Amino acid sequence: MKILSAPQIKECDQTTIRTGISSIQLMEKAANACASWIVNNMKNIKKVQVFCGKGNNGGDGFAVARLLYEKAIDVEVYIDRGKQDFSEDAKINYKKIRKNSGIVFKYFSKFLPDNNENSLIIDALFGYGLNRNLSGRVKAVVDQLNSSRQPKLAIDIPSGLYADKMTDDNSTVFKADITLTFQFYKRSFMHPETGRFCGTIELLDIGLDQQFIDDAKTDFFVADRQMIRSIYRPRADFSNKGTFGKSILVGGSYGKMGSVLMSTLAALRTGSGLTFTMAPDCGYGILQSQVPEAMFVNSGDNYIDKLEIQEKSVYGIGPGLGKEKLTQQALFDFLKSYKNPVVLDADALNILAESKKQNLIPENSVITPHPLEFGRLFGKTHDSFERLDLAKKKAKEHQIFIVLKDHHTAVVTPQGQVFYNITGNSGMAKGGSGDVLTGIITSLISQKYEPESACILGVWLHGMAGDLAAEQFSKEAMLPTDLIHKIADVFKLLSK
Ligand SMILES: NC(=O)C1=CN([C@@H]2O[C@H](COP(=O)(O)OP(=O)(O)OC[C@H]3O[C@@H](n4cnc5c(N)ncnc54)[C@H](OP(=O)(O)O)[C@@H]3O)[C@@H](O)[C@H]2O)[C@@H](O)CC1
Ligand SMILES: Nc1ncnc2c1ncn2[C@@H]1O[C@H](COP(=O)(O)OP(=O)(O)O)[C@@H](O)[C@H]1O
Ligand SMILES: [K+]
Repeated sequence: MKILSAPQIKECDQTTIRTGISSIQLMEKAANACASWIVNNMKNIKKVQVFCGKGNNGGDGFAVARLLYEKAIDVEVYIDRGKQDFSEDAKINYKKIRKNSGIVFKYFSKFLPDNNENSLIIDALFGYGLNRNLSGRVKAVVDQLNSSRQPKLAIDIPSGLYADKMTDDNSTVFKADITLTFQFYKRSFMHPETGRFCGTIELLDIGLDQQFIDDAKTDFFVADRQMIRSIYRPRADFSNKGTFGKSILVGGSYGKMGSVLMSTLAALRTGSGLTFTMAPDCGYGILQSQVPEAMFVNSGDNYIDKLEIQEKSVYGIGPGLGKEKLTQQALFDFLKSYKNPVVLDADALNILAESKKQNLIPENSVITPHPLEFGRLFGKTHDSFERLDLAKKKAKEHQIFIVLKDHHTAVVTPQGQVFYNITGNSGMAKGGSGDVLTGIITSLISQKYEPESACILGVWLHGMAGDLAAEQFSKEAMLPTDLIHKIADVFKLLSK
């Protein structure tokens, strides 16, 4: 699914209006979608306090307030004191709602929190039209709303958040529990500094012009089910183990055999035809007893000191590797003579960063850094938007795929496209989760998925396995090894 910028969404709204529906009808459709969602999904809500701005987001707010009032919910509407220079459609909806004697109207300064869980705060102050930080009376009221214990819902975008860029440090933003957003995810929903204001995001289809959406140019996408289904290839019946490639997971050192073990298991569970583990001898017994399906290649005593090249294989290198001098040399020697795409993670990336040998990464390879590893490799950045810009530049410069791991992991391609992932949860924030991802992506590439597809599908699979694991064990108790077991259920879901 495409992510459009605020100006593109505005253009899309206008194109939709030119091709049939009037702007006030479109606003009514948007408001109807919000009101129905609230009535169907928040059955305990008896009262709403709706905060309306002067633009079309405020117009949505007036219309939602009216529609909820018609559904027998108590409604209070809050507006700013002073000149009421509403947008045209906001004015129409303001006038309509003013006719309703049962609806209480107040200025922001008169707001008193109910602190009652049956009373919902609705933020319809600003949407994609925000063009400066909140200040004055509106900032004061949003600060007050944020400290209330009532449930909070934002229409389209939490007010104070820009659709496509960072907010300034310490600026005020409405902190929503739920954001009902129209038609498109916004980039700011995907980044940690800004996305934390959105709560749960619900996408409401308001029927914007499909031709415009199809033609719109963007570098940013959300990997949704439809995209994943178009990438996934069911396993062929007429096949043998050779059909599904050879994965070689390289890593492990004394005390850190668990990581390469998990990568190996994940590669197997993702469908790799033949799976090898290259690890030091101290891991031999552990690996052979824990993963009998994998073959062991002895690559040192307590750490890796040589890296054998095997043809027609896909290497996933890094988990638990360590940074011994001889390990470093083994990695350099390998990368100097191996020119096929590899998957590099963890200490393999740290070694390249510390020795400034990023140029050794073969073209079309995949690297899977978390933000710290990315910083070590390519330099520090001020925030995650800057980090993503730098990742786009580096992916192009080195012709590699960068899987920038985070709550919403971003797959960045050498062409500068960005695919945000929306599966996964904080139960995965535990040492070992990344090792599982390395195994999954290596396995998919060995099964002849193009690196881009392997990254997008792999990150989605990994997050989905995490969501299923959280459902069964809780975010607190789930383990990275549970992710590996849940891969099975994710494939079952995909093949339905
Ligand atoms: N047909 C459609 O288009 C549809 C649109 N829809 C809805 O419209 C929303 C976009 O509406 P919008 O373009 O009117 O902008 P909106 O976010 O309401 O801001 C309004 C104005 O506020 C001002 N302002 C900005 N920042 C400020 C600040 N910090 N403090 C104070 N004032 C500030 C600024 O005006 P200025 O003061 O700069 O003149 C700005 O123009 C969209 O998110 C969705 O909810 C849906 O109904 C579907 C159909
Ligand atoms: N809060 C979170 N929400 C979603 N996914 C997360 C979260 N925290 C971690 N993850 C995922 O778990 C993995 C952690 O990888 P990494 O930081 O390399 O840890 P490891 O030490 O296991 O290698 C990444 O794929 C990341 O996207
Ligand atoms: K809003």
